[in-house]
Amino acid sequence: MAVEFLKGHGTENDFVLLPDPDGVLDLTEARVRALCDRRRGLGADGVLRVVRPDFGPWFMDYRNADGSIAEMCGNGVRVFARYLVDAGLVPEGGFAVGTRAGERQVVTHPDGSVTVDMGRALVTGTGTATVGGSAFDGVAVDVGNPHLACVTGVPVAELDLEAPPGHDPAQFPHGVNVEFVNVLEEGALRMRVHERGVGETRSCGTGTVAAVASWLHGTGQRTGKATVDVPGGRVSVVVEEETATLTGPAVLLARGELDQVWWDAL
Ligand SMILES: N[C@@H](CCC[C@H](N)C(=O)O)C(=O)O
Repeated sequence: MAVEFLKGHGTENDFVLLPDPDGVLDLTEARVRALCDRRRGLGADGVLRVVRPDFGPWFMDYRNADGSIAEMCGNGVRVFARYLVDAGLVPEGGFAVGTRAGERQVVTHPDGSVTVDMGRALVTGTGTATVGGSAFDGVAVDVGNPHLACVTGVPVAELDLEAPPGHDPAQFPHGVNVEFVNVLEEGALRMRVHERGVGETRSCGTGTVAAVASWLHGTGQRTGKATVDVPGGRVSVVVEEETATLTGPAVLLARGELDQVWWDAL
């Protein structure tokens, strides 16, 4: 059976979508790595498998480019929602998407943007990230997946994020996404990120929520909102006591069929 794919991105955090309503695709780590490879595959930061469970909403089976599984993807869930609407699987407006971090309510907007209720951004402590021998104080934030968000006076553009930033593996036994954040002005942040299982990406939705939560924590505030500029664009985040919302673009740009011989050989 032909394997259909789509390509999409949210603020240039890019994904291969694999519609698999009946959950029959054998999506191995090797296949995810090959799909995401930017030379021998389609190229992407991750894969979103689109599954319809027997009960509950459409489920986003998210995989990182290295084949690992993650709980949640804030940019991915917007692109996933855009796909469901464009494919006529749900009506435009508000609906739930299942993720490994739990159900997430999304609202698709006529201008193509999507708002996601990301759940609570839970500050779990503080930590330190290292880049090139320099230490950066950070705030550990659970957004369904783990983050260490470091607000710093060092311009983020100057950081070399080619190698994974160092972190305390005892604090993050399953790895961590690390954000570096500049405060441009009240309510306006700039961020770069090194994602667990991927490397530096042009954006990370859960990371932007962690960045705003970290900034608020550092200023003694529990709630607030900010725009977050990332290399791939801009998103808006609102942090409330019990939940946080993320709004940003979601783009689908291509669709096709995988070559069966290539797929079968993986
Ligand atoms: N890019 C995503 C986060 C994807 C998962 C992350 N790499 C992890 O392993 O937790 C986002 O937009 O949130």
